[in-house]
Amino acid sequence: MRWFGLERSPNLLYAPAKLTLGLKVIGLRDDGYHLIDSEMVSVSLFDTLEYEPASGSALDLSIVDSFGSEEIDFNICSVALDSSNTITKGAALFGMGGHCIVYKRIPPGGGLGGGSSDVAAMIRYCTSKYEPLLNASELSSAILRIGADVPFCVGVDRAFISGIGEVFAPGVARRDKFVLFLLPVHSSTPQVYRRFDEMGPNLDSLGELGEFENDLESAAIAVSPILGRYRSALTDRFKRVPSMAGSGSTYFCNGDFDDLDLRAMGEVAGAEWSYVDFGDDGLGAVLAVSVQEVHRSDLD
Ligand SMILES: C[C@@](CO)(OP(=O)(O)O)[C@H](O)COP(=O)(O)OP(=O)(O)OC[C@H]1O[C@@H](n2ccc(N)nc2=O)[C@H](O)[C@@H]1O
Ligand SMILES: Nc1ncnc2c1ncn2[C@@H]1O[C@H](COP(=O)(O)OP(=O)(O)O)[C@@H](O)[C@H]1O
Repeated sequence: MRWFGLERSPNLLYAPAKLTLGLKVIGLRDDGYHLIDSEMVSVSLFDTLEYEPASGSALDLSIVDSFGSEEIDFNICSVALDSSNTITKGAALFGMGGHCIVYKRIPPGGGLGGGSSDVAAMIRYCTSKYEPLLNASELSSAILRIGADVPFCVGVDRAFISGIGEVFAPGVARRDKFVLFLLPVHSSTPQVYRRFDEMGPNLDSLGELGEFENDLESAAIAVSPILGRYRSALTDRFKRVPSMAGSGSTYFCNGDFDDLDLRAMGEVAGAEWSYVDFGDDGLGAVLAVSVQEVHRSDLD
């Protein structure tokens, strides 16, 4: 059966990308984590996990670059396959190991929560089959320690997020569409938050959380100035100012390919894609991907 442009299989676990629609930093905890106000939604660009469980053993992980883009290298091989991988940490909460192949399409360091969504898919699977090794409150804390946005990714429903990522209020589920611009740039979340602190508060951004406003964007551009060049090139090309996803590097616009006058060149994992070449601007190509909102009920 075709489902979000994928062949749906009962043997695969589905990990949708997380899109941060807006983010305000409203405080700093003693341990260095930032308190945020944010709206997040899951979208139809999927990593898929093929998991053969075995209890009490190590998890043997492998990762396959499944976007299959020959033009753009998202450095998927850089993802560690040892106990630092989020998926391994998630399976360990249930005493599980075995074999897992990750078909990766969510670029690491793209601000789309790929590592968090991968472990969330494993946690949803293990919760449905096995007993956790911890009690409920210890389990929630352990999940949050794997990544601040893992609780959102486990839930897969549009939500307003606060705390460091663990407090959420449901948003109104819609079927919004977005075009993601996947850039060949790895943006490091801890570095971006650190730079945010060094830059001091942005007085323009005081007040309510604005849709598509992201306090981390200036810091992400300060860490990786090439992001600012892509932002200008995207704005010139599409006559719209794109928004940054989370701590970057992905930029996105609300709407679909028709709105941006883009022609689909292929389809992958729930999304149509197209190249946008910025060679004339002295930049590489980016991969534009057309996605729609995904809800928890879509995964059942
Ligand atoms: C920025 C956001 C939101 O859009 O997502 P990404 O862009 O990474 O996808 C999240 O806040 C990221 O969540 P996540 O990527 O899970 O972060 P973690 O792995 O827990 O933390 C990595 C590092 O980022 C910093 N960090 C993270 C979350 C937070 N609320 N405050 C922080 O200061 C900490 O320095 C931490 O050591
Ligand atoms: N399963 C995983 N998939 C991707 N990255 C992972 C995974 N486990 C650990 N990581 C680490 O997390 C980093 C951030 O990747 P990711 O979560 O996809 O992006 P972001 O934090 O920008 O949303 C990667 O560079 C990688 O080192």
